[in-house]
This record gives sequence, structure tokens and C-alpha cells, in this order.
Amino acid sequence: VKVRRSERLIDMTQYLLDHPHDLIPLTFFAARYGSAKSSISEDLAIVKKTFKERGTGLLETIPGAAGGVVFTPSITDEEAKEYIESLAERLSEEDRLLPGGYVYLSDMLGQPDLLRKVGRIIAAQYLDKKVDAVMTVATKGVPIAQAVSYYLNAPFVIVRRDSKITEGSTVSVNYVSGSSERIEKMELSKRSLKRGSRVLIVDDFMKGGGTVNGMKSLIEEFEAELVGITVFAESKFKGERAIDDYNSLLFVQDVDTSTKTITVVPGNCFDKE
Ligand SMILES: O=P(O)(O)OC[C@H]1C[C@H](OP(=O)(O)OP(=O)(O)O)[C@H](O)[C@@H]1O
Repeated sequence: VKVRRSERLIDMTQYLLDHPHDLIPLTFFAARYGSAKSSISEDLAIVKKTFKERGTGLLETIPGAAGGVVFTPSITDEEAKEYIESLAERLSEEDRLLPGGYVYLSDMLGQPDLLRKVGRIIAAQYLDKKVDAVMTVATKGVPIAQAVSYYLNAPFVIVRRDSKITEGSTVSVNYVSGSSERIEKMELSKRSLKRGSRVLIVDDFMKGGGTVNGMKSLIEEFEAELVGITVFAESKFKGERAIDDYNSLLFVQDVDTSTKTITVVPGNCFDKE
């Protein structure tokens, strides 16, 4: 039975949003709606135009028999900036300062709407890159990595600071935990990453940068490739950070221990444009 255009457009949009980065042949949609490929092409042109105008993402058409369409989620700079500014404001208002200059984020990092938006914002930073895996360290980085992995349609891998037999054989590295000048160990199951994988590092918070540095050396141990680093928030760090090329969504600019207040502003991710 033939499906009307208005219904096709709604269902096709939903399908594309649910299958980011998948190559979907036109014949799939033609069969799904009992329509000619030419009608499907016209439908997709409408979706492509609307996605572009609304900043939903890119809809690329791959020509040829093995061709089809690929949806790559994105977000406009304006929408991302506006959202991050609202997060900065929220973080500055509430009592979130922890000892050692850390900031309490766990409530925010458990909110589905925040994770959806942050996942989309971070994934959009790597729109033009190929990412085979998203790497983070247990525990607070995990929800962010999962959100980003949805939008990139790439698996996420969890680096751990403790050994578990359920992880099988692992590769481990020692790293200096910047904030505490302590030598720590982190490890990743050997099964997690193939050689040559292109890996994006995400984490919830960066202080001394030791943790991110540890993940960088793990990626080298796996003979994989670092695509980029994005942290949800970073704090000022007096010492020398061993990482210079990273993105942060938020920056804890000022910490006043007497009034227990912090000033949070948007991070460096907008400076790079
Ligand atoms: O830049 P650094 O000085 O290395 O600090 C950033 C680390 C510390 C903190 O993790 P923890 O709160 O220690 O551990 P978990 O994420 O498991 O809560 C945070 O999630 C980053 O991973």
C-alpha cells in the first residue's frame, strides 16, 4: 500500500535520527513506503534542506548502486553556545565547590536532557573526523561518553583504575595524577580497541590533566590514533598541564573558598572557531 508524502517524511525523519552515520540505501525507503525511488529522492531533498536550515545535521547522498543517504547529527553554534552559557550560569549559582578545587557535577551528569544536548554538542565538534571509539575513564565520564557515542554511532570504551577479572586481559599504564602528584594506574581490556582505531577521549572534568594524559598513553599502547579530547568542564590549574590541544565546554574560572562560590564560564570550545 502506498504511503502519503507527509507520512513518509515523518517516518523517514524519525528513522534517520535513530540511525546516525548509517548508510541507508534509497531502496530501503522505497520498499518501506511502497514508493518509487524518484519520490524518495524528492522526500530526502526536503529532509536535507530542513535539517540544514534547522542545524539538525547533514544529510549526504552517496551516489551509485551501493549508495544511499547518511545522516550526521550536528547543532548550530548559536544553539550550542546558548546552552553552554545556561549551564555556566547554573553551575555558578549553586553550591558546588568541593575540596581540592573540584566541582560537584554528578547531579547534572545524570540528567538525560543535559546528556543528550552535551552528547550532540561534543559529537558536532568532530563532524568532519572519523571516530571509531569514544574513550573515557570510569566513572563520571561514562554517561558523557555514552551520549557522544550515540551521536557518533561509535562504541565507547571504559578505562578503569581498578583491575577486574571480568575485563579479561588488559593493557595498563601508569600516570601521574596531576592534582595529587601520585603515580596511578589505569587499564583497558585488550578486547576493547583494535590497532589503528581512531579514538576520541571525553571526560567530565579536567584539573591537572593527568587522567587525560594517561588515556593518551593508553591509546599509544594500543597503537591506536587520538582524534581529539573534549572535557565537559576544566578548572584552572596552577601547575603545568601536559596537554595543550583539548576542548572544554565549561571553564571554572574562579573559586572563592571563603564564600564557597565558583565562577563558571563557557570553555575554549568556542575560541577555536
Ligand atoms: O585532570 P585530573 O587532575 O587527572 O582530574 C580529573 C579526573 C578526576 C575525576 O575523576 P574521579 O572523581 O577521581 O573518579 P570518577 O570519575 O570515577 O568519579 C574526574 O572524573 C577526572 O577523571
